[in-house]
Amino acid sequence: KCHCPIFVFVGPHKWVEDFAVADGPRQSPINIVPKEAQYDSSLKGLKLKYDPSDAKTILNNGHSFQVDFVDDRDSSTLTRGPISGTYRLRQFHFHWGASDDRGSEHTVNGIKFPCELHLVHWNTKYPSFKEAAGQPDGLAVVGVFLKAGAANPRLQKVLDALDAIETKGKQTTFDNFDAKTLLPGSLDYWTYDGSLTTPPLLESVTWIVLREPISVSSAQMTKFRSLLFTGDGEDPCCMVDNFRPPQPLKDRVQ
Ligand SMILES: NS(=O)(=O)c1ccc(C(=O)NCc2ccc(F)cc2F)cc1
Repeated sequence: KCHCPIFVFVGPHKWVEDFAVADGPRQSPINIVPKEAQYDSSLKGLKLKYDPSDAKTILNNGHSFQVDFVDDRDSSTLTRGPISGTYRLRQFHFHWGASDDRGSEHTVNGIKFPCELHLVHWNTKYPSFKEAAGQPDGLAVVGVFLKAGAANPRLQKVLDALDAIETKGKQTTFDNFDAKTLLPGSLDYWTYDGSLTTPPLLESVTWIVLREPISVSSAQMTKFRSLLFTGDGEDPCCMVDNFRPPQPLKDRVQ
């Protein structure tokens, strides 16, 4: 169905030529080594308060798909944990592989998961997401690993919407969705200072990666892989392997 030549997708190796920040001091993702992570008892638990009525649309943006939220008030927020102040939920999206052996951006002891969910929040001390995206404490992204196993009913509403956004630029309404239902039972997390994992790779993200994965079945992963990078009328190219590999830790600790 999709047979796109691999060079079509200008991969991460090319980005360093276009974005000098691509080899900056706080790039994401990274490989997480739990034994080397420092336990910080002063860190508080995460507080996530999401209002299902803030969900607005679901969009194929040509490198992933995202569910966008109304972010003009403090109704869907992330507070506590490693951050100070209030961060508003803007969107969530996923990264996945062409097969179940890869797909996640962060890895744990070098292990890749088939998929990774990112819930993107911005610091309300700045007037807008775009403004916050340029600040070192501007964004906070909660990462959740998806592990191959039983089908996850919580994903079904998202997956059922994908038929309507198969090609790049397509979007459709997506309302009344509680993003909290995508979180695992435990909110234990690793945290580190990092960046956006796609251009413009801005170094403005406090990463909060949950230790407990949620499940996804191979059949559900096949649904993710039915999306296209390409737009209507273009030679179809399956949206797969849209993950950046781990980047050098440089002088960061977790
Ligand atoms: N995978 S990830 O969670 O790290 C990630 C999250 C958000 C974005 C994003 O919003 N990009 C578009 C964008 C839009 C406006 C802006 F100012 C900056 C900007 F990167 C990119 C990557």
